Amino acid sequence: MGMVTMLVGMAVSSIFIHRWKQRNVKGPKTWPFVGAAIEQLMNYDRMHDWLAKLLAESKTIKVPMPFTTYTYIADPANVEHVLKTNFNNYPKMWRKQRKTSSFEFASKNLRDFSTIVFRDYAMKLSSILCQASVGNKVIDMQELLMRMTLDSICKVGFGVEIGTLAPELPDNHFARAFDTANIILTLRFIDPLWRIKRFLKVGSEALLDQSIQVINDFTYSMIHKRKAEILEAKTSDKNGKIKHDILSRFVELSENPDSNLTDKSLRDVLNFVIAGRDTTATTLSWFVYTMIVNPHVADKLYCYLKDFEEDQAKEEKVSLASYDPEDPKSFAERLAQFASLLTYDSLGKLSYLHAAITETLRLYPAVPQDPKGIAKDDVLPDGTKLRAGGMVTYVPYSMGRMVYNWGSDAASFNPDRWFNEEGLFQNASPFKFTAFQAGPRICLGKDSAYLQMKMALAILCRFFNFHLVPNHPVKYRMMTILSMQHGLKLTVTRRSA
Ligand code: HEM
Repeated sequence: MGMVTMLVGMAVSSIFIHRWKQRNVKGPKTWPFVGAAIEQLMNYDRMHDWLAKLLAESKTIKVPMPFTTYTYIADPANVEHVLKTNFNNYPKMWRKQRKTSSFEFASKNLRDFSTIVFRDYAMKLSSILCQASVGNKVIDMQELLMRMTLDSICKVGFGVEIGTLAPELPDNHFARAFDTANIILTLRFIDPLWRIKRFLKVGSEALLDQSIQVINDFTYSMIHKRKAEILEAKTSDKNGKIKHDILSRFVELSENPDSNLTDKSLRDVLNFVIAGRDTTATTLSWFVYTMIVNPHVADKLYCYLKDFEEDQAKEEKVSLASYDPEDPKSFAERLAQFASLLTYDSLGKLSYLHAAITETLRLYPAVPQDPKGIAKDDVLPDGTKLRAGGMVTYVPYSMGRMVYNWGSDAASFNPDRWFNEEGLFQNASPFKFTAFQAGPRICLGKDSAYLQMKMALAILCRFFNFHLVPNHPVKYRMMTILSMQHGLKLTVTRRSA
């Protein structure tokens, strides 16, 4: 009995001493053995806001967990150190470093082809919205945007129509596998048993394997199909129509033995391209949401789009047809006329729209936190020591909301903050505005993403008003991408001429 009492006494006092030592420590308070796991679990559903609150108090915080320590950083100087200055010390966690930059995402051919594809699918979406507006039907805008970006990326990436944005909105197992994989990868952060599950191939890790299999099967089948088509075009007399999709270009490159492009490396790059689908659709969803909660910005954007439309029509000597918003046919014709004015060059003139998208990404970055491994012990510019084997995470969601990064109005949605005194759009340092990462591994699809988002939003914000379904909860879901947990349930109305 005495022994037990003594052991309990020792345990209680060691917990007491542990907690006492923490009274001045920045970051979450921890417990012996489990670190901050309990607090992190309790805040799991609102993790990004929990981190933002901690990072507002201190620009760097340590979160000890049972088997490792996470260090979260929000100071641009530290972020620059990790993403650029000592880049090689911070490998990506769950995948090998790959060199994808050999591919020119910005080639003119691909850009022209993408512009047409993005316009076509934005118009398909508009026609679904137009239908919904007639019957005042409730739609899930996030789901429709996910379908639009999936269809577009399959066309641009593989040259195929998968048709998920068809009027009957068919189910797609490939898209579902992608969402499942994303959710499970995020769960690994709070699941200390994931390595064991992976080893035993059970539970969520078994499901992850299945989902990755579905994604890879789809990608490989596309690679083989395209290779066969190219071979057939070469062997038959008639030269096949040149395709401008990314896969065709890669297959062509892979024919050069020096390129070292195997089917597996083709698959890896294409998977990245598909990953760009979720980030783009998520950003578009938050954009529509910010327009609803900031109607003065939506109205200002509408006025810019009307001016743009008139200037552009004059320049191209097009006479704009008048339309009756109550008549869906004349409305659709007028919308198509507006869409035909949207080209790569003309979209470049829409700087307020560009700023509003950038502002959306500041507050709702599609990749809200991005962890890196630590290869060797290191010291950050602010003096924080990092231990090999731990993890360091830059946190775009927190960084975009910090007064020390953006000033006292950091929390307000204000596209005008992106213009300098001459009224020109001014980029922020990529180590402060980190939505696309920065340094050698900066997102390769940034320009393509802006092109698609501007194309879709110019049409949507010129022709529609969005109304949130009363009491619909808009909150993020905890996954690698900042998607909305309950979707974005809306009704739409058509804007007048
Ligand atoms: C709003 C849209 C997008 C956002 C916010 C975004 C953000 C990011 C981020 C944060 C990374 C770094 C991930 C990491 O390695 O830790 C990344 C990488 C990448 N993104 Fe994007 N992305 C977007 C759209 C796209 C699109 C549409 C494409 C393709 C067409 C794309 C292609 C890539 C590629 C290839 C990489 C890997 C670069 C490398 O590792 O060298 N992204 N993106």
